Amino acid sequence: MAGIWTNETGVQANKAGTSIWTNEICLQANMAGIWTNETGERTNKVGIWTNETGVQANKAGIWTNETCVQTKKADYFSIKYIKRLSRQRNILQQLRKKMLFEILLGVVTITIFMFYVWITKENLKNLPPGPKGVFWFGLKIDIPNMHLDFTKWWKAFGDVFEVKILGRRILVLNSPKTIREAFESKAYTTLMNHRPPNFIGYKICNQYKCVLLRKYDPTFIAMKKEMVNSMDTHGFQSKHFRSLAADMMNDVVKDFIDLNGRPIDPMNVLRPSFCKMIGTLFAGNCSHILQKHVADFDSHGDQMIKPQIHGVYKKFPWIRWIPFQFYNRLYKLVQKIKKDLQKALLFDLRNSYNTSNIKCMVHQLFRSQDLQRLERGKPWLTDAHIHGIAMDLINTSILTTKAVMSGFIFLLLHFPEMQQKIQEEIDDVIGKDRQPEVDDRKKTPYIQACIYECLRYQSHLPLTAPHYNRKKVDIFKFTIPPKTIIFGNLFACHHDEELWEDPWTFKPERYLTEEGQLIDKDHPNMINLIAFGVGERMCVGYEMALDRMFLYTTYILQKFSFVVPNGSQLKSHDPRNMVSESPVLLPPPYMCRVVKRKEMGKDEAE
Ligand code: HEM
Repeated sequence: MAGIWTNETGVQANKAGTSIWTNEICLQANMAGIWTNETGERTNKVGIWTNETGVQANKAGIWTNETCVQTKKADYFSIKYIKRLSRQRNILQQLRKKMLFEILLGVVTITIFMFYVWITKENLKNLPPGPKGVFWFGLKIDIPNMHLDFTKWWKAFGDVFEVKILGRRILVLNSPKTIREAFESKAYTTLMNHRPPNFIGYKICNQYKCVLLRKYDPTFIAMKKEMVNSMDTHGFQSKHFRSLAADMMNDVVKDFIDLNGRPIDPMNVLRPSFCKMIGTLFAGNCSHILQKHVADFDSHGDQMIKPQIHGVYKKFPWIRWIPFQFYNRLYKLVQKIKKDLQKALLFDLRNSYNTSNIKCMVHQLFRSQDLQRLERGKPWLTDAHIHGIAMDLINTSILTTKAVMSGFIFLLLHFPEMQQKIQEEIDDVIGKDRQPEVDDRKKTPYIQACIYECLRYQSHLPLTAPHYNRKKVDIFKFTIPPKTIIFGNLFACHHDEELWEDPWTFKPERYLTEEGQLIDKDHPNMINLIAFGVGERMCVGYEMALDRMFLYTTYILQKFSFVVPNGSQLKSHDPRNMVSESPVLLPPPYMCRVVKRKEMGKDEAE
């Protein structure tokens, strides 16, 4: 039957010699060399195959799908398959387009970045050495203790190094020589003494109407001059202020008598006194309400100024408006206390201002305003500037005095022999009954030496406030790109083995001559002690801080001794173990007893 074929259902397909035959339901097809079974699942013949579902067949010329719609060409496909393929092809095309877009975007970004690198390349050449972190981002460090990391890197990279922290370029100067060169020398005064833009200066101090946080410009210079003049005139140089200070010291003595030797944190007694003293400096006397506003501004302002909190306000200033969270509450609180202060210091004192009887800083500043009005019609020193000066002084004076006094008492507890020598000097120079005065400072070299050594050893402000260069600066054979934050690492300066003999030992004698006198101010130990900073940004309160430390120490130690409570143990006094309450370092928390000196022998016998 060559050439004639039928399937089982008798639907015939025949053709002689031509190639393909199928029945209607397509079950079979026969032809020489081409076969399917009844269910249309297979064909067998050399070179011609379909799979069970009939979707595929591979061999030149023969293709079938499940419904056995036949194709007869290598590139013929079943309809479903073609549809599926075309769907896939669409997806593929879309993917291809997307990929193309992404590649283009990548190329554009890289080009822009390369362009940026190219135009800033000038500034990035010749940078100081320093630790490298992740590209652009730099390193992440423990911000409150950054002085410890800086001191570690100083050993590895030298006196001048730079580091990127959270994307900010930071230059760290680690020796008195480099700090003096950058902050004090004429060549760099106008370049390296700015402050970086900051949230508190802008939002709290009425757009930088302050000294501490303002850039270095003519208004800064004029404001700082007004601040220093009015502080000098109405601080410890004024008889009025000295007699009020003596009253405050006597109040402290009374408080210690009332405590009757019970264990306390001495700051519970001293801090209110620090607040009262600064309120008195501003207003000539300090009402309870002013003392409260000063204390509130100090504690909440101190929170806001912590680099880790201030950093958040600076990066995300809008965070202050998101309700029911810390940054919103703190911002609102500080703004409220700022208004309270404004009322107490500016509005109320304006009413008592009398040009013929000026007895406080704020009245003196009002008078400067009047003089400027006479000279030029409109004073540059507005009430907002006076408000800013007051906020500066609260923030800078109380926190630092708290750190140095609590650090000093901590050392007195550790070194009872030093305490005893101080008491002997008080007895010799001042006596047991006369009230100490700031003029006694010059006559008590051992007490001075102890205070200086405390400032060096504990380095309560381990870093200067941040400085900033607005323009590119060439210094120390390096190029410092603009907008770099610059810190003086005072902690490193004060513990450098090349500058100090046994820097990790507390040794007041290093400031004394063999005859027991204070060394000259051009002695290397005095030159290398830079606890108050140097140059145009130097602390305005350093004389007042030293006077205050002297008065609190002598008033208290004339009558009392500090004793470690029975059963309690003091933590190590190693400066590397100080607790960071940034920006200051405090001793680890401790309690002490303040015992009357005449009862000391009795007390020890107990
Ligand atoms: C022992 C206590 C104190 C220490 C160790 C100390 C230290 C410092 C340091 C290191 C600076 C930064 C210098 C710089 O950025 O280069 C500074 C700035 C400042 N200090 Fe003090 N300070 C103390 C007490 C005081 C007191 C009692 C006052 C005010 C009554 C005060 C007012 C200021 C002000 C206003 C500035 C900013 C100066 C500026 O930006 O130009 N400080 N202080």
